[in-house]
Order: sequence, then C-alpha cells, then structure tokens
Amino acid sequence: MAQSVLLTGAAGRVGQAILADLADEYEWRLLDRDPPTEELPGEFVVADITDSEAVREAMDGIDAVIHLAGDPRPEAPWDSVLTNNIDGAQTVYEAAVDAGVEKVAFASSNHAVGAYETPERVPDLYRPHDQYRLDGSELPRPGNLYGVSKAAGETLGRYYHDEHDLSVVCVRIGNLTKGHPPIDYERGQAMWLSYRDCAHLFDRCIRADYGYEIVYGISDNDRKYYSLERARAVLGYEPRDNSAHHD
Ligand SMILES: NC(=O)C1=CN([C@@H]2O[C@H](COP(=O)(O)OP(=O)(O)OC[C@H]3O[C@@H](n4cnc5c(N)ncnc54)[C@H](O)[C@@H]3O)[C@@H](O)[C@H]2O)C=CC1
Ligand SMILES: O=C1O[C@H](COP(=O)(O)O)[C@@H](O)[C@H](O)[C@H]1O
Repeated sequence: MAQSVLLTGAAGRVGQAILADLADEYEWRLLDRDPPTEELPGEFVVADITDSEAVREAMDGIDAVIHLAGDPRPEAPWDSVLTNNIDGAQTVYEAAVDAGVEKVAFASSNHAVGAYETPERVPDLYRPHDQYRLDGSELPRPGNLYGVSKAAGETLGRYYHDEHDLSVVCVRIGNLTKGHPPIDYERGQAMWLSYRDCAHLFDRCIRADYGYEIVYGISDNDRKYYSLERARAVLGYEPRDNSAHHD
C-alpha cells in the first residue's frame, strides 16, 4: 500500500515540482493556508501551520511529512519568519511526534549558510574551477533573518530526533527554477535545482532510512559549491540535471 504523505505548503513552487512527478506515488494530504487554484491529487486541507489543532488533525494516519510551508523570502522580516517558519516548524514537528509519524523532510535553505559566501570567496566560489565545498557538517552561518529561521528549523529537527526519535532530513534547497537555470545569475546557476531533481530528491527523503541528516538540494551543477555526497550516500539521490548543460 502507498505511504500516506502530508505535504505542507503544497500550493507553492516546491510543492508543485514535487506533485508534478510524484502525484501517483503516494496517498497525498495537501495542506496550505491558500486554497488551490487548480486540481491537485489527494485531500486538500486549508489551514495555517501555526494552528496546532488543525495541524494535529492533518497528521492523522500520516506516515511521512514534507514540510515546505513558510515565508520563502530571503528579505522576510523577523515577525513573519518567527511565526511562519520557526513557530510553524515547531508546530509541525510536535504534531508529527504526537501522531507517531515516522519521518519529516524539512525545507531548509541555502540561506542558512549564506554568510560563508564572503567577499574573499565570491565570485570564484560560483565557478567550476573553485574547489571550496560545504557538505552539511559545517555550522549554520545565515546571512539574513530568513536564514536564521531555517537554521532554527534544522535545530528543532535535531531536538525532535534526539528526544523523540523522529527521523528528520533537512534539505538545504538551492534555487528551484522551472525549465532552465537562472539566467545571468552565477549564484543561482551554482545552486540550481531543477524541477525533476527536486521531485526525485523529496521522493528519496520519503523512501530512505536515516536518523537526522542535513543535505544540500541542488542539481549536479559544474558550478556547485555544495557537496552532494551526503544526499547520494544516505538518500540515494541521483540528480540528472546540471546548469552547465543549458545556454
Ligand atoms: N523555491 C526555492 O528555490 C527555495 C525554497 N525554499 C523553501 O521551500 C519552501 C517552499 O518554498 P516555495 O515553494 O518556493 O515558496 P512558495 O511561497 O511558492 O510556497 C510556500 C507555500 O507555503 C504556504 N504558506 C506560507 N506560510 C504558511 C502558513 N503559515 N501556513 C500554511 N501555509 C503557509 C503559502 O501559501 C505557499 O503556498 C519554503 O519553506 C522555502 O523557504 C528553500 C530554498 C529555496
Ligand atoms: O531560500 C531561498 O533561496 C532561493 C535562492 O536565493 P537567492 O537569494 O539567490 O534568490 C530563493 O530564490 C528562494 O525564494 C528562497 O526561498
């Protein structure tokens, strides 16, 4: 029988990339505070992730959660990331534990480590010859409050794994862009995540076995400065795209 998966933030871009390829793979329960504008697979719950009662109800019978809902803006103000990203993530992890959910994949971000991109390192960092790599074992180093909120979501995941045995994978997503890598944007090309690699990566997050992990969510770009080794080894991630293969 197919696993039951709760997808928060289902109406957004990452949610759409996941559902485009995985609609038939799982029993989906989709949650977003905005109702869908098109037909989506599965049951749709209109709720805010900070509403603990609603989130608790949405967890009923769920095997795994992909938690995407939140404010995705790198320039988002503190009150928004505190509510939507930090409080929201805590509400989701807590409800997952209470409902006996096995695993949570958390949408973290490149901005949790954005301050490693120092003036001495860029722009060479974004170019194929540069050998510098972040591999997920480094400390968070956010360059904005949005990044701080993502680092907090990762730490909450660590807590819920250590104290409650929840399996948690934090995916530091790069730059999801549909169809082609960002144009005239070296940073975006270094961390491009294609739609099909995004779907495949979250599919692996649902199927693989792990305890607590931090991985990078990018395609296999020649320009990359994020290692894909952990995602390959632990999740079995096999990206098919590379921003260098586009003009
Ligand atoms: N798109 C990208 O390249 C990247 C995205 N991410 C993360 O992935 C996640 C999804 O991002 P996108 O799909 O790009 O954003 P999006 O804005 O397209 O989708 C986010 C969805 O979450 C919903 N949402 C926001 N706050 C909510 C709340 N309090 N309760 C219920 N629903 C809420 C919104 O209505 C929206 O449909 C975010 O957590 C973002 O930080 C991380 C790195 C890169
Ligand atoms: O976390 C995110 O990162 C991507 C890439 O960041 P950018 O500052 O290079 O644009 C961003 O596009 C996305 O909206 C955000 O959620």
